[in-house]
Amino acid sequence: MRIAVPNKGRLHDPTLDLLDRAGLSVENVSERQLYADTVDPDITVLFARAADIPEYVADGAADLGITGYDQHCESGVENVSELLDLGYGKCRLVLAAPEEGDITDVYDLEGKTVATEFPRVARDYFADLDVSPEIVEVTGATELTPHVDMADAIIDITSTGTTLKVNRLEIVDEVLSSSVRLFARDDVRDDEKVGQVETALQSVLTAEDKRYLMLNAPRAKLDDVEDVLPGMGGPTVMDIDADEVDGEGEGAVAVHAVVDEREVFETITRLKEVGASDILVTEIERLVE
Ligand SMILES: Nc1ncnc2c1ncn2[C@@H]1O[C@H](COP(=O)(O)OP(=O)(O)OP(=O)(O)O)[C@@H](O)[C@H]1O
Ligand SMILES: O=P(O)(O)OC[C@H]1O[C@H](OP(=O)(O)OP(=O)(O)O)[C@H](O)[C@@H]1O
Ligand SMILES: [Mg+2]
Repeated sequence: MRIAVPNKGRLHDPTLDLLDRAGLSVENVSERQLYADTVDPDITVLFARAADIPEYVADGAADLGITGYDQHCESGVENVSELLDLGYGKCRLVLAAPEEGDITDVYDLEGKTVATEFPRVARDYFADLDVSPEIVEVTGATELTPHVDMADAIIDITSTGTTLKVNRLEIVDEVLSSSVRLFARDDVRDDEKVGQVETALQSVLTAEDKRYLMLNAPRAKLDDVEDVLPGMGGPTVMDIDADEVDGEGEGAVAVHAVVDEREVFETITRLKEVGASDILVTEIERLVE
């Protein structure tokens, strides 16, 4: 099975890092390489431009693809579906025009010119609104075009907004919001290997906002501790031989549980209140539910 991943650009490193964390490390990657093996002999990684990945998957050059939702929309492929939102590469495709210019809403663009690297998305967007500007396709530096009389407005990617600002452009409307997704061709959607890759990637995402919590408590306080830790399937409880934890001669327990990252602070406060000690919080690499 082949997974197409971005060969360069801002999505390359985080994608290889995610595969690594999912237990699918890509081996011996060097620049300009087209293929690489992974630790799984049945899975090969294919390096392609982010924009070409949907097409690679649709045509069967790869079975799975990892790229931006914006690129999926622009490709127009119909036999490829999204399996997972991988959460990084968050950005927006926006309609933007020169600050203090005449274009203040999308309807001002009737009969005008819009430059973009996303002509299909742009055409669909304007068609929905029944506005028909001329679309000029460029392959980069889109923000320059309004300043050299090539276009009245642009549709381009923004995340921090810095590039628009530097080029004295302001957002007129949002066209779509994007992040990196895992895509599969529909005819392999139900393959066992595809399911395994999906589970492995999902396990990293699930683990990202969870923490593993370990603590000791007097056995007499176990009920109170368990009330604080409803957790996933309840906490794991082990007898320990620790006199210093046991204040009441009933022995002590070690308790392990998975908690939401957002709840760690409050949970620790409450655990201390009910008599827990030696509380340890660690990150989780993967969590298969
Ligand atoms: N500023 C940004 N913030 C967040 N995500 C972004 C940003 N710019 C691009 N992306 C996401 O990354 C994808 C690829 O963009 P990137 O700039 O890495 O490659 P590219 O310019 O298309 O590739 P190439 O260098 O091969 O021309 C975009 O389609 C989008 O999903
Ligand atoms: O809102 P911002 O944080 O400023 O990001 C927006 C910029 O990021 C992307 O370019 P990128 O940096 O990928 O360069 P590229 O044109 O070489 O692809 C995009 O094409 C914008 O120009
Ligand atoms: Mg770019």
